[in-house]
Amino acid sequence: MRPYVILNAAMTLDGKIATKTGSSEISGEEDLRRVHELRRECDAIMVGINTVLADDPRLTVHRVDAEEGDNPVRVVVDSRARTPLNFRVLNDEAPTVIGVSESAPASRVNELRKRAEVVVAGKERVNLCLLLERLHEMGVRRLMLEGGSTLNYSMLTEGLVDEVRVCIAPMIAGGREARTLVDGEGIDDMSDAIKLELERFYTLGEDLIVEYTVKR
Ligand SMILES: NC(=O)C1=CN([C@@H]2O[C@H](COP(=O)(O)OP(=O)(O)OC[C@H]3O[C@@H](n4cnc5c(N)ncnc54)[C@H](O)[C@@H]3O)[C@@H](O)[C@H]2O)C=CC1
Ligand SMILES: Nc1nc(O)c(N)c(N[C@@H]2O[C@H](COP(=O)(O)O)[C@@H](O)[C@H]2O)n1
Repeated sequence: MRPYVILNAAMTLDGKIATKTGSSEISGEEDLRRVHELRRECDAIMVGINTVLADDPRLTVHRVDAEEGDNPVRVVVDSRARTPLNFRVLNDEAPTVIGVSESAPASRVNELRKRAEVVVAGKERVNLCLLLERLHEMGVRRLMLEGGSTLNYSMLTEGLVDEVRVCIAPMIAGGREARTLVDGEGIDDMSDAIKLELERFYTLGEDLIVEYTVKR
């Protein structure tokens, strides 16, 4: 068993979720409120380690009203336990789970265990299926995947995403080195693309929000 997974991101019209230098202020104010309402509805928010290193994110509900206990569990996919101890994702605003692989140095894992629950899953990269099963055992039923590009690719290609919700901002960033919504190895033949079903679309301010379910 695994949680229901909603991939949420904001991207420019040309599909970038961050510029080549890591700049990623994309959503308008209204969309940010939508994102935080979605966070409030979820039991966990999951990101990859590069997102943590790039953004030092809080991953809490702070742009809309929130009650005590509204903050979801924060999950970092961090195979080699590189999450810096002074980063906000390890503060006391919400519980945190760090998924590491067996390749993580024991000393780093022991340090992280002082601030977070550490789940060891996989030999080199984190075994995402195992991590999600463990999160389900912990009571996580709805999980928001917030990226980044590489983790989005792995989760989608392993069939672990149920919905994709994207804020498309009226901006173009360009850049062959910029991060896109989904990076990773990629497919060869378009017939192998992950198929989506459009469920709804609407505008929020200048942003266009599109919401899909992943076809099985
Ligand atoms: N605009 C938006 O909505 C968002 C933008 N971002 C941006 O995305 C960028 C980070 O994206 P990425 O560099 O792609 O890194 P990422 O955040 O997707 O982390 C990927 C890393 O996680 C680790 N990992 C361990 N096991 C893994 C597995 N099984 N599958 C995949 N990764 C695994 C690896 O070290 C891998 O390089 C940042 O610039 C951030 O600002 C991130 C989230 C949302
Ligand atoms: N939905 C969305 N729109 C943007 O424009 C963004 N830059 C992001 N980034 C994601 O949100 C994280 C920061 O969250 P906190 O405000 O620190 O809680 C960032 O790390 C990305 O995951 N998302």
